[in-house]
Amino acid sequence: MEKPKFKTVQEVIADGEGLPERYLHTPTGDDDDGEGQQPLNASVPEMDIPAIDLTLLLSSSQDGREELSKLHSALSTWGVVQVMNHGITEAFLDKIYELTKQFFALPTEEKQKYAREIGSIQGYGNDMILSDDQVLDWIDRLYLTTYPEDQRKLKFWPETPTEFRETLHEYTMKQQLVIEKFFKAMATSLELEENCFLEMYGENATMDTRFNMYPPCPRPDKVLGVKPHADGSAFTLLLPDKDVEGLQFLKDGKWYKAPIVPDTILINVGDQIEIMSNGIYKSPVHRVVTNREKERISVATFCLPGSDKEIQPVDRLVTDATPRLYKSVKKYVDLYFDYYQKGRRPIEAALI
Ligand SMILES: O=C(O)CCC(=O)C(=O)O
Ligand SMILES: [Fe+2]
Repeated sequence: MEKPKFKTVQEVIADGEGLPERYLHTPTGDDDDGEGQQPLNASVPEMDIPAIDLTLLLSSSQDGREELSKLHSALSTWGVVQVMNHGITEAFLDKIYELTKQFFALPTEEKQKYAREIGSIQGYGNDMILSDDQVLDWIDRLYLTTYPEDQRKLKFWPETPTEFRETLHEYTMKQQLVIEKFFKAMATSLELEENCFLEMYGENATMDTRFNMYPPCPRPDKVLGVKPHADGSAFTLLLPDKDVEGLQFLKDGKWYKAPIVPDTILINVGDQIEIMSNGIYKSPVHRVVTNREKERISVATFCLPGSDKEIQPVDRLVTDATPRLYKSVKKYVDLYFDYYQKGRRPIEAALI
């Protein structure tokens, strides 16, 4: 298959020809988020989200009930929590960061072996270019479907660093346990039967992991690592960089930065849980700002319901007082990217 003609951000930098206009956001453009002339890297307050203990969430003790109510409160306001006691050791998480760094530090020719093909999202590359007037994101990535195993395209899975493949396999299995528990906890926190979301998520659910690398950027005031978006997943497990900030969430029209909390996994609600919960749990708009001096690494895993599944608000959450907000959707991610690059929220297409 044909490989796309693109330059990754790392290649743009290596060429030494300055910053292409296509990365610049102009305050008057469509991408303006209402903050007027503020530079994109203006300092913003830190968000106030709880660290939730995953093992406590599933216990029926008084502490467990308190933890569930913390979860409910965070997901219905911010749509984001930090999860601790998730069962994955710090040493293992460190290994993932280290392997990600090592992969992006490889020579271009080595990384290009895993370059994505036209029309395909999997593989190594830059921001997808879907239109001529799209402002480009300052990000290089490696995108891989990791689950179910028969959907893996191993030709995109790096053979160097040597431990990459086995570690990603292991990480996938470890994340699955977290995902199942988190689905159950979310359902319980809404007083639903614990398997209620898992059943809609389906047996054919997939997991996609995206390794993100944001090189240092000469114009953090005008360039974004990732444009404002909400995730198209059910929810997303994120390992944000351990040292370099950059991730920000929008709440009531204002940006807040995500705190860096060692040893936790950040979980944010995606559009499909917003739909299933009939809007109670919010799929937050977020973005990534760039940094002049430092590169930033993050690893995001998107939990995607099976493409055979109809996603819709759970019956018990539709009442006279809380009428149904969303239609049923199927293969939600198919419409996602087009909307994203036009700066629109795909979930609007699901509103009744
Ligand atoms: O890099 C990050 O911290 C977040 C990336 C993100 O929002 C995404 O991959 O959807
Ligand atoms: Fe995201």
